[in-house]
Amino acid sequence: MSTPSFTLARTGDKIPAIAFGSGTKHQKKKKGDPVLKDSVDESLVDIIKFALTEGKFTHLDTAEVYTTRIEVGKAIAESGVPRNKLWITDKWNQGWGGRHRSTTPSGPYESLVKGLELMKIDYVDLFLIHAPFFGEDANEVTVEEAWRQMERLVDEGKARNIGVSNFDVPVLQKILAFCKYKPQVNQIEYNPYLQEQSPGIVEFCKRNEILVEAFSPLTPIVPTKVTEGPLDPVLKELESKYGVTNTLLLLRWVYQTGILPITTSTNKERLKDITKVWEFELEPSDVEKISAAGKKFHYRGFFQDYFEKYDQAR
Ligand SMILES: NC(=O)C1=CN([C@@H]2O[C@H](COP(=O)(O)OP(=O)(O)OC[C@H]3O[C@@H](n4cnc5c(N)ncnc54)[C@H](OP(=O)(O)O)[C@@H]3O)[C@@H](O)[C@H]2O)C=CC1
Ligand SMILES: O=C1Nc2ccccc2C1=O
Repeated sequence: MSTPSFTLARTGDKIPAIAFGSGTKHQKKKKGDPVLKDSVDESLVDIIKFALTEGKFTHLDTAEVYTTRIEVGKAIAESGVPRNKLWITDKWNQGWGGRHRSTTPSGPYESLVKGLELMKIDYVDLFLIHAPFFGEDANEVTVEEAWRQMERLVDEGKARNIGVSNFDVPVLQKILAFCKYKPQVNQIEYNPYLQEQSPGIVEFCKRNEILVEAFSPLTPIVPTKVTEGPLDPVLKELESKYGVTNTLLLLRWVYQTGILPITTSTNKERLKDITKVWEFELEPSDVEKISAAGKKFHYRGFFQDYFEKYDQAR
């Protein structure tokens, strides 16, 4: 079965309903390795090609900060898959806090121009602002200036769609008040153990026709994150009922809640298993069972400092 899609409101573009991420584990490996960090990681090129061919992914997620744009570009070229059959998402790294400064402090325009060169492509399907951090600490552009640059990328055909990532309601409202083109997507951390990255965000995005994408959809089964939780017995029961892995149950749950999962792996068996995600459907009562069990536990893996204000109010 071919991959289903979500339709983006402004352009009507169809975005493939699951993505392969080139951040997290791949990014960590590359940055942590003195040789790989400034070169091409051929093992990453190989796994992305596998994801595109055997894994049947048609949607890749990258970002300036991952330093994996070069591998994404090489894998696309070597995969033999025509560019117009693929969806490529990239992000501007505007830096976060004092810890991590942007490599393109002038803003998203310069970032994507460099990204297109590295990926050896003419346009991306979607370009995102990676996080809602603006001001002296992170970069030199305001949210207004950054969004104007995003809109210029659309006008010049370099980005077909634009959006944001890790944005909470107040920052989104700020953009909606002045924008020419609305954000089409908000990519956030989302799984049964974090159903609201920030208060009301999913509902707000749905109401404003902003597609929500979920990074870290598999958190409940990644032992380095959660060793034991209230979802475990529910997943066990549903694994037997549907005859699928817990990975598939979680990806399917994300999709059936109207959200686009972004997952990744270095494991080819896991990638092949993921192709089966479109071959079954959870009954609505089982979607609810996963949601209800998930709400009994809270786990946040990213940007704890920024979201601390919300966690403290829980
Ligand atoms: N916008 C943003 O701020 C962010 C965006 N992202 C994007 O989302 C993508 C996916 O994020 P990520 O958190 O990795 O997503 P997932 O929740 O899909 O986790 C994937 C990771 O989980 C591991 N895993 C899966 N199942 C198991 C298991 N049963 N036992 C042990 N390990 C397991 C995989 O390891 P293995 O390799 O062994 O399969 C892989 O490293 C990123 O690559 C990036 O593109 C991510 C974070 C932040
Ligand atoms: O993939 C990612 N890994 C990260 C680690 C820290 C901050 C953002 C990210 C990503 O987007």
